[in-house]
Amino acid sequence: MDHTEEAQCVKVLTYHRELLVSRLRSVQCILDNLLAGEFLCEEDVEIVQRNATKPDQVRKILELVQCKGEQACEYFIFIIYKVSDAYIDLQPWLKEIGFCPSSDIAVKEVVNTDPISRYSEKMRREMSRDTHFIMSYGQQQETRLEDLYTDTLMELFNESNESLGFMESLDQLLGDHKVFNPQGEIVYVVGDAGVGKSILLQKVQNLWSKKELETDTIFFFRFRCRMFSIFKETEQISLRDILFKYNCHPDHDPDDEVFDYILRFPEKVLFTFDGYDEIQEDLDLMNVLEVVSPEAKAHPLQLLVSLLCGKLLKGSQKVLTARLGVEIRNNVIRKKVVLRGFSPAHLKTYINLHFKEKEHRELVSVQLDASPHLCGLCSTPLFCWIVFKSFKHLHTMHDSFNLPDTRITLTNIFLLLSEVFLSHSISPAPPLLKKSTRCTLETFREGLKTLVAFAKLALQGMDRVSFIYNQDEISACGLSEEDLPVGFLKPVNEYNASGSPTNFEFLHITLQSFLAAFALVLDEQDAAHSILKFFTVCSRKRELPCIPFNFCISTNSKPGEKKPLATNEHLQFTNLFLCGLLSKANISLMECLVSPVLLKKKRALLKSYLSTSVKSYVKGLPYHNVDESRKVHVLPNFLWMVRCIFETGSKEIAQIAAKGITANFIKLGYCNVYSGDCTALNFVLQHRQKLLGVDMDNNIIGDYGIKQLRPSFCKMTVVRFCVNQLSDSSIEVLAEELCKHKIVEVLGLYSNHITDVGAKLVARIIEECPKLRVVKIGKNKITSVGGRNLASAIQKSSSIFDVGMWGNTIGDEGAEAFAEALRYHPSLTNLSLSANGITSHGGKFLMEALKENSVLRIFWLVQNELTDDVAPHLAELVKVNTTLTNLWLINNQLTLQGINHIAEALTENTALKEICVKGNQLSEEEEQQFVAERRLRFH
Ligand SMILES: Nc1ncnc2c1ncn2[C@@H]1O[C@H](COP(=O)(O)OP(=O)(O)OP(=O)(O)O)[C@@H](O)[C@H]1O
Repeated sequence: MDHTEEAQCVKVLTYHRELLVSRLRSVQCILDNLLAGEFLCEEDVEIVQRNATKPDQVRKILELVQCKGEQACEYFIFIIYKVSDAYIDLQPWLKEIGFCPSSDIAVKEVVNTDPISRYSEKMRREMSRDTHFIMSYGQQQETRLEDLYTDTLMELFNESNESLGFMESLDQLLGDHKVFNPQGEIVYVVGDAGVGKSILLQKVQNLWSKKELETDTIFFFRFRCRMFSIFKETEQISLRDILFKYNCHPDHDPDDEVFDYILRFPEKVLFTFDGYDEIQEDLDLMNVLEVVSPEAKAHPLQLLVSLLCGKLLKGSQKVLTARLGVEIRNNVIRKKVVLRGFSPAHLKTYINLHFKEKEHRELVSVQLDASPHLCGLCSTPLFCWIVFKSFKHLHTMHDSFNLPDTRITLTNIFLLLSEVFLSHSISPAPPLLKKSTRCTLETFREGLKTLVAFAKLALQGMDRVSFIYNQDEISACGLSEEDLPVGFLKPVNEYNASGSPTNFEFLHITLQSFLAAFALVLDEQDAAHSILKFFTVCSRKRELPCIPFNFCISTNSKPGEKKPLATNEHLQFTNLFLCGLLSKANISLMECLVSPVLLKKKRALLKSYLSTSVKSYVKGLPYHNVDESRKVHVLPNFLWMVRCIFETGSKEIAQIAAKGITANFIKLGYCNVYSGDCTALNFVLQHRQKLLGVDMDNNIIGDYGIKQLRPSFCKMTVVRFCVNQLSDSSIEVLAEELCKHKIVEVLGLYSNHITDVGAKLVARIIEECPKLRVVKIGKNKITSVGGRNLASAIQKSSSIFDVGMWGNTIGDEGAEAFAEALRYHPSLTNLSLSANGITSHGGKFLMEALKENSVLRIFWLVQNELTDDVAPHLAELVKVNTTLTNLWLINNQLTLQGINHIAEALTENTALKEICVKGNQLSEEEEQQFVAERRLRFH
């Protein structure tokens, strides 16, 4: 806009009057600023406000500013320019007129009094306040999020649950990075208990509150999913109430502009819904499935469903979290993120944040380094937090950083946490005795009354499937105000008029599971066998429905009856802790808390139940006889069983399980086995006499897990750990063990983090294990150096027949080494060197060497850089070779000329079944020339 022309802005306003009258909404902000800038007086404002409709008010304003002259008109446009959020509709218009404020106007202040901006600011303020600390009860224990938040492994998946790699930072959470379904609106974040889903949302909220999150959303509504289940079945509520009553209320918005804005620009709204697994399925009673009108009233759960499905506020962004195993339909998911906890590097960062003094950091690191099992447990941030809290407690009380000298189980970890909390509740030791020797038994004995009360409360919640407690429920269990700061409970984000919290929940649901198990052990009223009640619930097989998108499925529940949650993990945890508390290792502690006779009875009951159920469970597993071996693919429930066995510490039960598995091959793929579980698996596998093939592909066992499995490698004939986050240090353990026992036949290490160092160790395994037939080491970080080592080992092996090297970077040098290995190889029948950066130079060596080879049948050279230069050599090979049946040359750079060579040669070869040359440099017409040679495949 050219400001040299007189009265330019006045004219613009006249010319665009109609557009301004129809699009300008936030009149108050314009008036406030015109008044403050003294372009209008109070009386002018009153005149404007006397007009009943918005368009009339705008007309009046335009009239007034045009009367006041050019500067007033320019300032009017400047307000629209500065408060872009509020005048979003007019931003294209500003561009159209090419508005650029003059220097006189640009220095003038514009205050944003628009309700939309004010609401957004209010949300940011409240969110900043609520997310500043990681919540726990006592003020003194609150930790600033900033001081403790550590990144975790965030893995992205597509609709077929194939990994798309890891997210580099939280900035990639909302954007287009690795979106597998652009039509979906939900970023679905899943992970195990305590892996940090809620904290991740808290971090996202905190970043948004500081405008540091990569998003242009201006409203952010956060919900706990469990909140949607607490309404009565008959309750009806509007979308407006859900947003404004249960989240954040817009002040000074007489014309309802905020809601109006939300409806018009849903893409400016971000939602987080935490804990989808915590929804109770009381939904079948509703017959209206979705709400499509934003004005209609409906049950909150219906509103939630409608929001998630995009029926309401279509285009809004949503992050939904749930425990692993809760599936929702892919068509509503935009991207899927699985949280994997702390990597070893994250763990180091977390240690540094937790322990400020170098000396302490070192002491803790020593403890952790000495116990891969503990490190495995600590990869789950919740468990790590407890362990570190216990370290701190031990240090304050006893000047020591040593955890008890026993086998560390999850139960021990929660016992430690309880000890820390109970030590807050009991009278402090005299100052001189600060670094006292007050023992665990004493702490529990003195804190028993408090413990019993919290445990009772926890169990009640499990029974009622309700996790939020009001003051009455808390007092009914015998807890008073003074007991609350002990630490087991934290306030739910709701405060009454006096500013004190009204409702509470357990610090974490896993802690509640632990205390519920404690209640089962401590209870002297109910029949002893009631300790088994959650085992019964969990053993009842229940197919997980795809809630909430299956709302219409009717179930058999009676009206008003609470149903279980989407997962029963909290009950599985209670069972696990029960096994731990009743284990032999904890007898002396438990005997102080419950009558020895009753304890004995309960222990006997549990043991007998476990023995019987383990026996029938392993017998009932789905066995298949394939290729002379008996295979079994176990389900996640198997893992829970193994975890429980480990908690009991009972060798007898472990033996029953180990013996009961009649298969000689066990598949534990996609079971979410994490490193901590490997100790439990090892505990069972150790008791197995016979050899066993173990396939644990696609889990998250990591290096700590491999270390835990060390004693079991002497039994393993198949060792498959593909896609498991293993680095070279795992391969070190494998090389040591496998070379010692020499029984391994299959080694699967595809898609890990193995470098040339690890490749050298794998080479050693190939050389030293005479039964090794299959090695899969694709998609690692192996270069020509590692490639040469592997090739040289393969050359020496006479047992190996299948090698997968896909997706490394061995290049031509590696190819040359493999050529030598292949030349006279006696056994290798299947080799993949796909995606390894091999050019025709390396290709030539391979083709020449293969002329001497009489065993290789299938050869993969997909996605390399082979050009026509290799074609004559390839043609020669095809002419003389009589064993090769399949040659894969997909996605290389061969042209018509090169393929012609191969086609001609094929006429002289009868052994080759097919050469796949799809994705080379031929046009469709050129491909047509080869229809006669049907073995040359382009599709
Ligand atoms: N990224 C992190 N950095 C630091 N501490 C963390 C992190 N994630 C989790 N924690 C610790 O672990 C505790 C539990 O985490 P959180 O409640 O987020 O787990 P969750 O995955 O939501 O569990 P659940 O599924 O049981 O609700 C937190 O209170 C915090 O102490």
